[in-house]
Amino acid sequence: MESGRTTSNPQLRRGLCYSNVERKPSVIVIGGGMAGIAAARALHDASFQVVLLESRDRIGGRVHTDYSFGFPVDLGASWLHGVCKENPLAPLIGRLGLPLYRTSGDNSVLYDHDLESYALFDMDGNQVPQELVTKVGEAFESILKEAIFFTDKIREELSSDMSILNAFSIVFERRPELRLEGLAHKVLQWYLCRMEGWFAADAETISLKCWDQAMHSANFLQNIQEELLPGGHGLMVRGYIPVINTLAKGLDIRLGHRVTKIVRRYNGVKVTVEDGRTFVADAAIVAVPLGVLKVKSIKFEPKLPEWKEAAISELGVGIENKIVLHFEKVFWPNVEFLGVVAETSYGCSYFLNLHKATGHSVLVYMPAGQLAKDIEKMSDEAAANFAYLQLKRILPNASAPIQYLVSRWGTDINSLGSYSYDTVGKPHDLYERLRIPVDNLFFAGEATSSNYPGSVHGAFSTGMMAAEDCRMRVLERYGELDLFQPVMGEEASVSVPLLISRM
Ligand SMILES: Cc1cc2nc3c(=O)[nH]c(=O)nc-3n(C[C@H](O)[C@H](O)[C@H](O)COP(=O)(O)OP(=O)(O)OC[C@H]3O[C@@H](n4cnc5c(N)ncnc54)[C@H](O)[C@@H]3O)c2cc1C
Repeated sequence: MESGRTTSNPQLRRGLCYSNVERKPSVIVIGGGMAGIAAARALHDASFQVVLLESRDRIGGRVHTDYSFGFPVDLGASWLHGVCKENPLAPLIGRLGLPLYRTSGDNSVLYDHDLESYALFDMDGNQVPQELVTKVGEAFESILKEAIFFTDKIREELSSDMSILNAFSIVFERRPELRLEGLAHKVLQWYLCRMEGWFAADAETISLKCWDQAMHSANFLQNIQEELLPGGHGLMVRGYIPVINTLAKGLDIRLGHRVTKIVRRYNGVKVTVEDGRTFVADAAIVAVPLGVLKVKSIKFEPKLPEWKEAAISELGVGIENKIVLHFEKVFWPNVEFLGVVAETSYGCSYFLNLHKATGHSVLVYMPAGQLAKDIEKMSDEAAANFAYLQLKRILPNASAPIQYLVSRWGTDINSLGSYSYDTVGKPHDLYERLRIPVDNLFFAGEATSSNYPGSVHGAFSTGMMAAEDCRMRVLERYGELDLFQPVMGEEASVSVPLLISRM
């Protein structure tokens, strides 16, 4: 499918003629994250000629398992959200025998860890009494309930959406008794900080509307516009990358191929990469992150329709990072999460204790939103030191880390953000608009998933969906709809129980 350096249209036609003679439909997949790899796998298994172009020198995208400590550590995704057989990734994870460590049996997006697994401290290193942690957790739920209760009224009055932060202020004005003071206020800010981590964005930019039907749901604290699968949240103990590597086996993947231009004509596509080489095929699947589409570093010819461009610009993309600290030995309490409470959510922080799940003496500091942006301006060393200083506040005798890793999902030109979220005043159907194909261009990736945005299983589902849409469209032209074989093969559809533990 590589067509040489020429960019003229006859070349494009020649490439397509070739594949017609061979009667092998062809597709170019752009982006080798979960969505792109899933799409490429499905179409390869359906006898398509598939080339996957990936800008980085590795596959996986926002799934990035690092082995430099001598054991796997995920710098991107690490949880399977929805540890259940309905999760589209469950058959594969089960088949690979990959163990999961369940951090919460609750489906709530607020509590991907059970409350009793937290140890929170104030800035002076005093541990917050556990009863207060639980009490404020319940108060946080009540405030959200109130916010949701007022939503309809607020809408009547203001006829618009508002941010979570704005809704909180309104609730406090109307129900002053829900206001918290002193340490309880700081713990509340910590819960807000955790919520901001879930959306990778600050509370003043997160839409209240995405919670508004929650009152009518069985589990009211779930974000109802997304579909939260049952089974709680499970950490991938051996890292996420084995899932990607399994799907990628045998595919034609070209690393270091940054796509800069996509030309579409009625009978095919021509894709140009940074060094000028071009590739032609019947169709393309665009599976690059929303952040990359936003900066328009890929030129589309003809331009994408206005509704698609609007969806790209209006959907939010947030930042969450990981600063992984490896210590000689464990000196912290035996809990899953260590937290620092503060006056504002910006000042709060938390560490995931990987020792519980993996046995390695590792803490993962996870800043989100503005804090994550600010930390990305620092060098790796300064960022690691910043995280270490937070730890020293709560555990003054903390020893210095022996190794560290720092992610930069916000400024990395291959991602330009961590994952998508609903911003204030924008409709949830932006995800669907982002997914809808344009001629022979198909779109996949977490930000095209209406049901499971911002997740690995969401990215996987959209990859499969784009592959199926593409297959139907291309084969319509070839008149061979029966060419298709089941996407994952029989093996993967066999249900293997997930290996779940909690220590
Ligand atoms: C810190 C962090 C924590 C997370 N935690 C979780 C979690 O615990 N559980 C969960 O389910 N999800 C989590 N997520 C979200 C999850 O990682 C993503 O939703 C998912 O991996 C996105 O997959 P994707 O295929 O849509 O995009 P990506 O994985 O970003 O893949 C896109 C690919 O396109 C490539 N690319 C970019 N530009 C070009 C170009 N011009 N030409 C060619 N290739 C290009 C990129 O290099 C990349 O490989 C987390 C994300 C982050 C950042």
